[in-house]
Amino acid sequence: MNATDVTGARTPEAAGVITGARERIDALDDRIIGLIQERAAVSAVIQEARISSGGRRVNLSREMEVLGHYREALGKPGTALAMTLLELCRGRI
Ligand SMILES: O=C(O)C(=O)C[C@]1(C(=O)O)C=C[C@@H](O)C=C1
Repeated sequence: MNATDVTGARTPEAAGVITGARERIDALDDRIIGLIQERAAVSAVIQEARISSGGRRVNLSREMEVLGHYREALGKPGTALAMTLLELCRGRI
């Protein structure tokens, strides 16, 4: 299989552009995953502090703020993204 086949491009020039851009996307995805892991660790600190003080793991009013933040920045799909992030950070409710 040549570069044109794996990228879906029809010319070597387009295949070169796509291959380079995919490397940048892979690097960005690694950074995004790292940031999500960092967010989950910070979120765990908050949840542990609240639970050990006698509170509940989940704080729905704060979750509404987080959902609104993502929706304002990214539109409706931002809400879905934020819901997934919250699930990654505090588990399923
Ligand atoms: O901000 C909080 O109070 C958190 O516990 C963090 C967080 C979050 O990951 O954003 C997680 C669980 C809560 O339900 C709300 C928000």
